[in-house]
Amino acid sequence: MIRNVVHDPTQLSTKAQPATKLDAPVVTDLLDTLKANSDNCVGMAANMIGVNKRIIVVDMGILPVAMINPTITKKAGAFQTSEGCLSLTGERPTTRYKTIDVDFLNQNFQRQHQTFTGFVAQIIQHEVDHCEGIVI
Ligand SMILES: CSCC[C@H](NC=O)C(=O)O
Repeated sequence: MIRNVVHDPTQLSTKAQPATKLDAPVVTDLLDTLKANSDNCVGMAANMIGVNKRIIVVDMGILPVAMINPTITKKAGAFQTSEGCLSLTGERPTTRYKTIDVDFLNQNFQRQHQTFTGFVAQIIQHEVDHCEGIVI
């Protein structure tokens, strides 16, 4: 189900709680909402649809991928950039890392550990920040 996008700074600055299998419907809603906004959005976190759980979805080129309880365990290659966000207007400067290692559960709640680079890594960092209540 496509959900409304949250713009309220207080809601967006709340740290998300770990997700469980009971949150599977949220994963589907987040994927649906990202697809509905794919013209101007490449990733979303559950708090952007009003759900305070650690779930993100990331456009990886072909299909959006869901990551549940993502944690960045390693980062390398800091660079300065600026980003926008569906929940905000305009762009803001931020520091990102070129390569990251991420622990997460996939949509079937199977544990994964993967390395990401480039723009996909940048999107994951933006969305994991949302899970921490950090908005660019
Ligand atoms: C380059 S990272 C930008 C991610 C952003 N998504 C919002 O959470 C978006 O504009 O899709």
